[in-house]
Amino acid sequence: MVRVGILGASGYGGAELLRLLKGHPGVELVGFSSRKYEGKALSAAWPQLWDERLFLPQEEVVGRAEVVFLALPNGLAMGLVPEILRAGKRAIDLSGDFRLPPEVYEAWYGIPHKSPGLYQEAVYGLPELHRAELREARLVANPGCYVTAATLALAPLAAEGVLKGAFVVGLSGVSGAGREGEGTFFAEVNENLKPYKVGGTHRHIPEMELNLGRLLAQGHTPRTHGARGEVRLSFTPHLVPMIRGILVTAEAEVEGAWDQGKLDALYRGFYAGEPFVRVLEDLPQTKGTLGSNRADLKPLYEGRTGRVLVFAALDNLVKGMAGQAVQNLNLMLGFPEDTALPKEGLWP
Ligand SMILES: NC(=O)C1=CN([C@@H]2O[C@H](COP(=O)(O)OP(=O)(O)OC[C@H]3O[C@@H](n4cnc5c(N)ncnc54)[C@H](OP(=O)(O)O)[C@@H]3O)[C@@H](O)[C@H]2O)C=CC1
Ligand SMILES: CC(=O)N[C@@H](CCC(=O)OP(=O)(O)O)C(=O)O
Repeated sequence: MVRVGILGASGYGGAELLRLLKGHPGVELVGFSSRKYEGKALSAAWPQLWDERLFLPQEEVVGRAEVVFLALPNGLAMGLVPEILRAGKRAIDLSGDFRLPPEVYEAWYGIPHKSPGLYQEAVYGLPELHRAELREARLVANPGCYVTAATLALAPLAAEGVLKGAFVVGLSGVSGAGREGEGTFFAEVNENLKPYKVGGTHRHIPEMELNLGRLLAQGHTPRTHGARGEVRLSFTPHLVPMIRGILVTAEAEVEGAWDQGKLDALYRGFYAGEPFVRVLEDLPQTKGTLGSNRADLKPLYEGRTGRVLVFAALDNLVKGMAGQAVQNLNLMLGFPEDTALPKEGLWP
């Protein structure tokens, strides 16, 4: 059994990690932290759990664990990971701290980086692209929900070398903003739809461009720190009145002559054998992925404009976050990749 700890276990990511890891046959959960709930039972923070074990201080969780999940706001993991790694442990960070080159991170997140040297150590945690590297990783930079959806949607076109650019529209449920999410009061979100962080300002843009740029330069299985090409994306996120789920529609500008058959063959070939990516005949919908670790995709050739549309749906807290982190843990520890991860979800 591998001893696993969770920092930030009173947040939405923490809750989803608890749900998944409690069912993992190779994992012993040895500690969970929260400032607010320290010394209180898990069930005090989480009414859905029947578990009276106590939240512990961060240091104690780290001390007990061999692998530490960090489900904390941006800017905290960078101060904790150096000590975790020095102690010979492995870390999976759910925040943005190690996903981007430090100078790019500082420019887009507005947070000075405390451990810039560790970026070179971090492996980007998208298993569909970085599986081999993840098996050896000590530090994983786990991608978030929008970026996972957009990258999976456009990766086959980028790896084929035909992606010139894309307009990406994202729709997210409110749990994407975390348990204390700003602007997610029921009275202001219900029966309402709103765009936010528009006009090229959302911090996920450089991460999407980096991922697709790596694929352009390196093809199907890029190295995190290998060569990258240039792709320009427009990204427009919206908040929608639902709890979970992300739907991304990417309108791609592509080189060459395409038709539906060629597009289907590209996507089916690229994702052949992937345990958690399904290329559909029909259009994906968020509810079809609810609670599962799946991303559902549909590429569509639009003959009138010569554009390629790709629709992607996933559960932001599972494939867009905690499920992906468990998938990475499985790779790092040599467990079957789908251990403790649901391929199917909840309906209705
Ligand atoms: N929600 C989503 O869909 C996704 C989120 N992410 C990323 O994952 C990370 C966690 O997100 P999420 O679970 O939604 O966030 P939440 O706000 O729901 O949870 C944050 C957790 O961090 C703890 N925390 C907050 N501030 C501090 C602090 N200063 N020191 C120590 N602990 C602190 C909180 O507990 P307490 O206050 O009790 O200490 C809580 O346990 C974030 O970096 C987020 O960007 C990534 C993908 C998707
Ligand atoms: C609805 C909402 O606010 N969503 C968040 C996305 C959360 C996420 O993907 O987290 P990471 O930033 O860790 O990737 C946002 O737009 O910033």
